[in-house]
Amino acid sequence: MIQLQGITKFYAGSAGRVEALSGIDLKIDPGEIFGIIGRSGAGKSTLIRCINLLERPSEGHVLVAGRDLTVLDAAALRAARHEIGMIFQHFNLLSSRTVFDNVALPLELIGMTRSAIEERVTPLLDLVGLGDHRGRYPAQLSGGQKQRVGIARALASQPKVLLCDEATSALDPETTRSILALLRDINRRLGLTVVVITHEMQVIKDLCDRVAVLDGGRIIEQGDVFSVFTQPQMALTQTLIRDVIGHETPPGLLERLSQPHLADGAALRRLFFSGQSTDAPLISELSRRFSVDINILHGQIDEIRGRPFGSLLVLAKGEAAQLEAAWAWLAERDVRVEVAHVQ
Ligand SMILES: Nc1ncnc2c1ncn2[C@@H]1O[C@H](COP(=O)(O)OP(=O)(O)OP(=O)(O)O)[C@@H](O)[C@H]1O
Repeated sequence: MIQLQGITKFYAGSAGRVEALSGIDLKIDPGEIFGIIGRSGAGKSTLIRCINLLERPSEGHVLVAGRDLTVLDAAALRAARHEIGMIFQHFNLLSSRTVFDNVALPLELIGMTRSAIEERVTPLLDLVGLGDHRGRYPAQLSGGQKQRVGIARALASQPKVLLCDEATSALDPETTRSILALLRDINRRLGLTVVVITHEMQVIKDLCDRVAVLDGGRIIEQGDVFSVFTQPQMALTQTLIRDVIGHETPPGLLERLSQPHLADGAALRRLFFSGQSTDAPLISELSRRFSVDINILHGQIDEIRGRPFGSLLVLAKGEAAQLEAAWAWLAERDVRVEVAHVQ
């Protein structure tokens, strides 16, 4: 549905030229929810704005539904943009217009009749749960309700693609969850391709099918969300994931572990479970089989779209050969074993 080919973007900065994006190649399939994550300044906003040419790439091509947007003239580009809806962090609603009239605006601009607009907008307001709020003004709405108006407005021109620019960053966690659930629902019902940029791995985990990690204007890692969460390759990805799934060792525990007597003669390991391995009583079996004592210090089991995964930090005591055999036995059962270090 979307193909980015060799996208590079330069800005003229006060200290010279800034290369915000460097040779981005990306393919996003029809109907999927694709997340792009990165730290501040990674180039996320620039990248998503290049998809509908709100920013024109300095080099490269943007294909949406098979059409190269970079070669279109102004009128053809305006028409092509009707196939690409967008929602924003700060909603971008017109304060002088009601909920209904905000959603109707893009349709008024293309000259649709009032009755056709009424027919299009009413079910959209129902879809986003604002059927009863059509006459209200933005100032009378909560943040979550404003974003629902933004979503309905983005869907008004019946796009094939929905771009979400930090759409939940201004919302509290509960409202974020409800907006993410709405986006998933819309994706399923309408078969819409959704592209999300965010700095929050939680949003990727709760919403996306696939993810790309952007750093310094380049994609450093991409894959389906479950694989990236369970087998992150790059240090930045590992850091971003740690923030979400609690692999970070609590400070109090770190301090206790740094006292020599506790970890003395014991092996500190982090065990990563995914899929089948989370349902099996592996730790108790390992303890019996290899005469190893396992002290579980910290851990968490979570799930992505119903598929469980997680990690445990354990302190294991036993004979060296038995311990080695125990780690190998776990690895055969799809448990990744890493030596854990206490700083
Ligand atoms: N209009 C501009 N003029 C000059 N430099 C810009 C402009 N817009 C962005 N940049 C620079 O390009 C780089 C990427 O910026 P961008 O806003 O795309 O990153 P981001 O990942 O979205 O960051 P954030 O999460 O903080 O919004 C940064 O170094 C930024 O300073």
